[in-house]
Amino acid sequence: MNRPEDQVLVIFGASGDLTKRMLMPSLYELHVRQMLPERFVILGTSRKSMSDEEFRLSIRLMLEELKGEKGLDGEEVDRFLQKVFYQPFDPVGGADELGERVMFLMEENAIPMQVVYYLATPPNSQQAITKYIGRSCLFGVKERGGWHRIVVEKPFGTSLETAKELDKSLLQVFCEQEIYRIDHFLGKETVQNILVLRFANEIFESLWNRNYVDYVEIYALESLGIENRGKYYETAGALRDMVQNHLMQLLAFVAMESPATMEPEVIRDETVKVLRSLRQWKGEDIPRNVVRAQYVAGESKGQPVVGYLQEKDVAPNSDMETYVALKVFIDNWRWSHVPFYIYTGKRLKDKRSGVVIHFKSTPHKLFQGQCEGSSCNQLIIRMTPDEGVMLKFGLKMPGGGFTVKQVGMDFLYASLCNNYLPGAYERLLLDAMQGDSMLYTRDDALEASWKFIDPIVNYWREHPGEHLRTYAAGSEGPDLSDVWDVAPPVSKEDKNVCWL
Ligand SMILES: NC(=O)C1=CN([C@@H]2O[C@H](COP(=O)(O)OP(=O)(O)OC[C@H]3O[C@@H](n4cnc5c(N)ncnc54)[C@H](OP(=O)(O)O)[C@@H]3O)[C@@H](O)[C@H]2O)C=CC1
Ligand SMILES: O=C1O[C@H](COP(=O)(O)O)[C@@H](O)[C@H](O)[C@H]1O
Repeated sequence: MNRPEDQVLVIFGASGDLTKRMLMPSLYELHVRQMLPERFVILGTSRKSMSDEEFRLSIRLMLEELKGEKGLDGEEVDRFLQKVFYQPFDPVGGADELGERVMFLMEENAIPMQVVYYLATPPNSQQAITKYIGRSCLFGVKERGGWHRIVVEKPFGTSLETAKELDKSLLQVFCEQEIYRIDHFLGKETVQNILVLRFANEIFESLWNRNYVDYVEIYALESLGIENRGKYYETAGALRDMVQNHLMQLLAFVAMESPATMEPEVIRDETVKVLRSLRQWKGEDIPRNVVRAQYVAGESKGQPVVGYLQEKDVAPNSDMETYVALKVFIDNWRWSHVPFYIYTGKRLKDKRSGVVIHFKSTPHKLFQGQCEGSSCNQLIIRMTPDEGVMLKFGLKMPGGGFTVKQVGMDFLYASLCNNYLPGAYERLLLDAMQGDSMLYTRDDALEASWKFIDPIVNYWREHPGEHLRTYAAGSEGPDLSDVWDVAPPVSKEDKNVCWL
């Protein structure tokens, strides 16, 4: 793959958690793999006062913490840090020092006017920063034959209305093609592989429809709690933190029609069609098809942990959901009447995420014990842990008679011995630097997704605390047996089992 063109990457929110834990380590990996532009500058900025050297030291320490001092090549880190600079700056009321520094670094490093702005800052600062960029950083970039792009971190609003407001302010400075709304789930190798699994293999794609699929499960379960993000989580909850963005995009990859080409806009057109076909739940459909729950005190990894209401920055009577399960229908030709079940939650037993396609049972059951009353066939796309793909089918138990048991063929990414599996942010940063927006969310997808989410949030707001279930921290989640027949995914080891 070619390196991106020479450019400057300006990171707003450079003193924050995302920059330290995700962006800088990913940029370092890209540097080690020689995937960064030949001439390249990373300029970090936030309101915090820091020198270039202090910023570099904070990154060095973070890399050491993540990789262990021994896992790092000190000289390589030095070479990487030579590309890194820092400029303290307040977008509200600051003078032009940031814009001037960008210009200076470009000239000093003979980099043309090619800039990616990355907004790793809280949502309430995004409009001010965008305005500042429009006012001070653009320097007639187009007239000089250059380009600029902006990468925006989630959350993209808290409702359709606020998402549109954010878009409006971005569109005053950038055009849609220059706006990259990041969804790190799409940067995951397993998620991208859904497209290849489906569209490079006739054996799967020809069965991928209402005639053969009974139902689909999509899940992202976490053992972590809300950490120190109480303030943010109180405005989001599981539905807006995970479903509105990551799981909707994942659903779209699972359900979309085959694209005519792999052009970014063609793929994005197909994902939008899925989101527009979602049956929108309204009124009393909502409690029947969307379950919300909150964790109470329990155990995580053998240690006692508090319930959500006792977490820092959480209102003592909050009814914010930390778990949500949805039954969703895609009203189109391919998926008519096929339920898609979506599950996500915090403080569950394990961290597990993936997609399971449950195929229909055979029309006639010939054999004894045939997969214990359900279909023998599932295709499991595992994102975490043990990234891989497993196909399950029925097989005869050795010996007399014809008793059927379910077995599985498993592919593990770990078995690709010589292939490096890039982290999600590595892939997405590289794509933004190269101007490839395929794995970024377009405005119409965002709008379609909010149109599905908004009525649910509004219903909950109008019915405070109603139908809110609880589950113990460290458990499998709330009991859903009274809502639908399908059992939610539970933690069981599917890998390396003794099948028969
Ligand atoms: N951390 C994570 O794992 C993830 C984070 N995100 C998103 O990324 C964004 C940043 O998150 P995170 O790094 O965790 O947050 P932090 O609170 O750790 O960092 C926020 C950063 O933004 C800067 N900042 C805050 N307010 C302003 C302002 N008004 N103007 C300019 N800079 C400002 C802060 O520095 P200073 O106060 O000095 O200006 C700091 O550098 C959020 O939108 C979050 O939702 C998304 C996915 C995962
Ligand atoms: O965006 C978010 O994602 C993480 C889960 O991401 P993963 O890659 O670790 O599966 C989630 O913990 C967080 O609440 C959410 O904001």
